[in-house]
Amino acid sequence: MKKIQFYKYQGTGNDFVLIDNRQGQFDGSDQSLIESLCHRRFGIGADGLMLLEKSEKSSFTMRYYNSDGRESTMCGNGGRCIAAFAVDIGVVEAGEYFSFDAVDGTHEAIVESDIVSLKMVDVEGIRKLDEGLFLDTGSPHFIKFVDDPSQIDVFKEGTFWRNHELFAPDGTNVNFVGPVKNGEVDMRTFERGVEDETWSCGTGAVASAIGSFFKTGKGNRFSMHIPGGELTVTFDTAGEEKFENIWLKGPAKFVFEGAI
Ligand SMILES: N[C@@H](CCC[C@H](N)C(=O)O)C(=O)O
Repeated sequence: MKKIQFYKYQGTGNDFVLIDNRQGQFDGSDQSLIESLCHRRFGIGADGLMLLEKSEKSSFTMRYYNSDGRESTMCGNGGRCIAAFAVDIGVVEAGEYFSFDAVDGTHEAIVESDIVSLKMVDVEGIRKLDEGLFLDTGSPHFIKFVDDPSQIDVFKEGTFWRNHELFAPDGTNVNFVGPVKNGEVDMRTFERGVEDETWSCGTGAVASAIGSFFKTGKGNRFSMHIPGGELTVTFDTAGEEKFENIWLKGPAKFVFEGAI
């Protein structure tokens, strides 16, 4: 059987298998193959897998799969990692803005050493719920404000909200978000499709930063403290519940490569 050349990257501890699929040799519909590549005991181990493919109008296309093997909605950290990968394999240049296509639209990005900034889609339509906020930042996110995220049983409570009828039929990612202190926020995320806590979630960090603004009525730059490090989210407000020019910034790094 022909081997698959892969590259492993991580963005603040959200880790991914990357495959250069510009020749179309990898079958993205093979759910059990993707699940086994992401498996932490039997495979390479990752929260998700991405294919870098050709695009007609941008530098490349990003296709994202969760570790359950299913193609899903936007992954912010994945977008930052695939941008770093695109530089490393010579598809785009470091230090210059470029664009790529993803499931939620076209994204701008820039790679400066191992720091990657990614422009996210505009956000509007925040659902106010008794227990928190629900918004879509490219992927669906429920924000539950808590006093101290470090005290939360993220697996247990995350599983409960991820499968709650409020978010049926697609389910949601779940973020436990602490109070804002000088623009800094602690957060932890349970991810749909990984079905566990991950060390970081980019679309979740964006949702939590916007949620923090929504709750406090101030700030447009937030340092999000997550188990895997720190992400910075900046945005402009455009009307009461509309957010534009949203940027997600933080480290994204190559880990290892191989063939399997
Ligand atoms: N880790 C991601 C989010 C990936 C998508 C999510 N699991 C879903 O299926 O909704 C991020 O960094 O945004």
